[in-house]
Amino acid sequence: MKMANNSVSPGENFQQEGPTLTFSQLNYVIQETRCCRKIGPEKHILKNVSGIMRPGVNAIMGATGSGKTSLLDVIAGRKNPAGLRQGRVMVNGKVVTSKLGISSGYVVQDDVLMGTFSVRENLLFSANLRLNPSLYSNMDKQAKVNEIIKELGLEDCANTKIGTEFLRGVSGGERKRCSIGMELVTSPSLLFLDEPTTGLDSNTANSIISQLHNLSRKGTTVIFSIHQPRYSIFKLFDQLTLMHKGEMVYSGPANYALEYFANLGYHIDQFNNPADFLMDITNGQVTSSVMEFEKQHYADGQNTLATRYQQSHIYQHVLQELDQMNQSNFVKGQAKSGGYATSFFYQLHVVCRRTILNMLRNPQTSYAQMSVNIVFGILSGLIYYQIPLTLPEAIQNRTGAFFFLIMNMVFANLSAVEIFINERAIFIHENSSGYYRTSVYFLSKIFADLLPNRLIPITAFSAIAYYMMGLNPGIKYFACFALTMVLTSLAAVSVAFLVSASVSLFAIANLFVALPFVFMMVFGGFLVDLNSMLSWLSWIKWFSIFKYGLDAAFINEFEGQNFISNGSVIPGVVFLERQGLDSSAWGFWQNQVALLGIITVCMFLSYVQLRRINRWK
Ligand SMILES: Nc1ncnc2c1ncn2[C@@H]1O[C@H](COP(=O)(O)OP(=O)(O)OP(=O)(O)O)[C@@H](O)[C@H]1O
Repeated sequence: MKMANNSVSPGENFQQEGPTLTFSQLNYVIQETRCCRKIGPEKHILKNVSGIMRPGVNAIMGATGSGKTSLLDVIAGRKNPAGLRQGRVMVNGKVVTSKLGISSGYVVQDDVLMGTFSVRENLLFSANLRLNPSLYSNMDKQAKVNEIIKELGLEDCANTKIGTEFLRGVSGGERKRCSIGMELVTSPSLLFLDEPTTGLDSNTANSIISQLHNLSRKGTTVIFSIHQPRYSIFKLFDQLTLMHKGEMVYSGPANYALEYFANLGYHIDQFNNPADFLMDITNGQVTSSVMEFEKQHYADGQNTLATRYQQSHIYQHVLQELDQMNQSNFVKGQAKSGGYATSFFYQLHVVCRRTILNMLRNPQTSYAQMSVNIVFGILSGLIYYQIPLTLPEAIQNRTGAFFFLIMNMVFANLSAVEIFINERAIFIHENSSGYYRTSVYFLSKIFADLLPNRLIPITAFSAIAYYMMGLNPGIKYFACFALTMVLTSLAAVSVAFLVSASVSLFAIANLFVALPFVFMMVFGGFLVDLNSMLSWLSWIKWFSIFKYGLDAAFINEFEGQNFISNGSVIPGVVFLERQGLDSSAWGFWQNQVALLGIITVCMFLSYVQLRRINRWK
């Protein structure tokens, strides 16, 4: 048998060769888990897989569910290492840890880009966060981005927005090229791509793979999984790995694959596409007399193609090479692993800037927030317009008004529950690719999204409602009232944040956030007299945002104000005493401290939950 030539197509010259990635005896299992407990048997999705990804274009092909994405993810360090029962991945003879993901490039299948940003802005975002500022000046970063734009043929759409659900942006192929560019910013010597042509028409797919081919000639080893490519794409592959049911059925030069299978009795029709033909072989849609004969000798269910490959010269040659590398070339230590290229404050600056720009360019939510607060402020003001000081309506109307206001502050923040759910994919990708720390993302949401989106509308709401209702005059009282509204609102937001960081499904998150709000309302001390009813549950009031908000609003309003009943004057503190409320300064401020406590605890837990989000594929 003619031995395979392991180099790339003849005549193809590399300006620079990329690294060689080797992997030996990879065994990867998954097991279904329910409520943190493993249930059911382990499923082997990679079975004793060994191979070499050489400089050039390395394609991993196979039917759906064959394990091609799993193989790509394991060698790229993106799959949960807990499932790796055995095996080792090395780059140029150095053992690789799961952190390889940070020092190489990984392009995910579903492009995760900021839709309100142009192609150039997205690339610059990546450059700003992933290039060390002490090594690259702003000019250098701009030059790098321009170079990538030119290299990927993105000149015509460089200043076009990527696009959102409301904004038509660049085409699918341009999005994919931009996603590739985001990774090229760091000049990775290894580039992994998960099905880069899925969802693209054949011409666009062709141009993407051609560009990857060009990159591979300039020192980047390109490795990707791919579904049935057309012939012009197949021709660009240097190395081909064919997977079937978690095992390799071929791994070697792409231009030798047809000859290898011809030796097994599979002959391609004259006008058939080799990629289609190879997939038909693995799917069992093409038969070979040699293999039919062999099948009868193997145990039932045994993957005959995989067994045959393991016995082949080409595989023995790979094993020999792996052995040699392990013995002679093995360098103790690890391939370059991650860390962040930029400091915490620099990241915070860049990410906050993007969050603010994104908010300004996609202002629907901010406008809605502002309008709802103004309308509610006017509505509350009209319903409780200039509440008199005469009893009993003075107390009845104030009590109703405060309950209405606090309820609005709490329930108007249900929308905050979507904050980490909407951006979960982009956060996971950017965080695991080393763009920024989790704390940076979290703080950017607080400083650049939450505070402006809540503080300004709530202050407007408070001013409108307060003066229309004719509440306790004096700027100090208004300031304390506005502070109470802001803290009540932020406490509700922090509960929503906690749910948002813990649950990935919007429908479930909505339920989980509405439930505690309803409980807090019932046990806030306004709807139920907790001394006579449900006394065994009365401890819940200590966790109620309603209780603290209402108590603070009452104290602020009744303290220092006199009311009139049948011609006599009754100080507001009398009413406060009857309600069991402490009218002293501490009586008021203890509620603010409690609200701040709820905010701090929920925000801290949200951050912990964000850190705990599963980043593995
Ligand atoms: N995290 C996981 N949890 C459960 N099953 C998994 C997981 N990862 C992979 N699998 C299973 O392993 C098998 C191989 O999956 P993989 O995604 O690698 O296949 P694939 O060849 O890339 O298929 P496709 O082309 O459809 O993406 C499938 O049966 C898949 O359901």
